[in-house]
Amino acid sequence: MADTVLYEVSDGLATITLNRPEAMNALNVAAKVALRDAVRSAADDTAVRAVLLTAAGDRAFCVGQDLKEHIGLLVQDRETGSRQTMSTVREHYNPIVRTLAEAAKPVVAAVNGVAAGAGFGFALAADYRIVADTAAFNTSFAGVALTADSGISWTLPRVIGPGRAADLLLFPRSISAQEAYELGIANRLVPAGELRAEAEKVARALAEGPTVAYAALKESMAYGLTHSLEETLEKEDELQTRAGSSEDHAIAVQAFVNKEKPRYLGR
Ligand SMILES: CC(C)(COP(=O)(O)OP(=O)(O)OC[C@H]1O[C@@H](n2cnc3c(N)ncnc32)[C@H](O)[C@@H]1OP(=O)(O)O)[C@@H](O)C(=O)NCCC(=O)NCCSC(=O)/C=C1/CC=CC=CO1
Repeated sequence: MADTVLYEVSDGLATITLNRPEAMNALNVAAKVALRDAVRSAADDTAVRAVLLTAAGDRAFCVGQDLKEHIGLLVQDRETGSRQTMSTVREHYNPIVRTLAEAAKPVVAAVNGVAAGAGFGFALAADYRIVADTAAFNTSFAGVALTADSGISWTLPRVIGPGRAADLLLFPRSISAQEAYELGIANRLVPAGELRAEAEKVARALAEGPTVAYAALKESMAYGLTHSLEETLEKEDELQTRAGSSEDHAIAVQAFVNKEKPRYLGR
C-alpha cells in the first residue's frame, strides 16, 4: 500500500504531500497519523527552515475526514456505546493544526484542488496559500451536521472577517479559487500547471530567508490578533530583541552596507 503522506527534506525545505489522490486525499486514520508525524518532524528539525504542504493529484488538496471510513467507525461506536471516533479531533486534528500554526518557520500551502472541511482548515493553518486557479474551498462541516474543527472557527473569521466566515460556515458551498483570492484566502493564484514550480520557488525563498525573523513575525501576528496594542508593543519589543540578536540580522545589515545579497544561516 502506498504511503498516505510523503515527507521529503531538501536544502532546508520540508515538503509534505498528502498522498491519497484516488480518495481526494481524504483523511483516514492512517493519513491523519502520518500527517501528524510529518508536521511534527518538520517543526522539530532545526535543519528545516520552511515547510511546503501540498497534495498529490490535480483534483483535490484534501476533502477532510474520510467519510467512507468514518461511517464504519461511527456505527462501531453506536454498537459499543463508545464515543471513540470523535477523539480524532484531540488526537489528530488539533496537534496537526497547532504544529503548523506554531512552527517556528514559515509554512506554505500549495492548494492543488478542492480543500474541504479539515482540508480547508489545514490550508488556513499555513502562513501563506498559493492556489491553483482550478482549486476550490468548502467549509463542509455543517453539511455533515458537524461544527467547525481544525481551527477553522479561529482562522477563517480572522482571514475573511466574521460575517463572511459565518456565511461560509452556515451555508457551505464550494467557492472558486478566484473568489478565494478576492476574499484573501488565497495569497497567490496561479495557473494549475504552474502551481508546484511557483510554490516551490516561494517556499525555497523562505527556506533561505532569515528564519529567526520569520518565526518572530508569525508569533507577533498571532499575538497581536488576541492582545491589546499596549501588550503587542511589549511583545514586539521582546521579539525584535530576539530577531536583532540573530546572526542573520548582522548578516543582512552588513550585506546592505556592502550592496551584496545576504546569505542567511537561519540563526
Ligand atoms: C465539495 C466536494 C469536496 C467536492 O465535490 P466534487 O468535486 O463535485 O466531487 P464529488 O463528486 O463530490 O466527490 C468525488 C469522489 O470523492 C468522494 N469524496 C469526497 N469527499 C469525501 C470525503 N470527505 N470522504 C470520502 N470520500 C469523499 C466522493 O464520495 C466521490 O466518490 P465516488 O466517486 O466514489 O462517488 C464534495 O465531494 C464534498 O462535499 N465532500 C464532502 C466534504 C466533507 O464533508 N468533508 C468532511 C468534513 S468533516 C471534517 O473534515 C473533519 C472531521 C473531524 C472530526 C470528526 C468527524 C468528521 O469530520
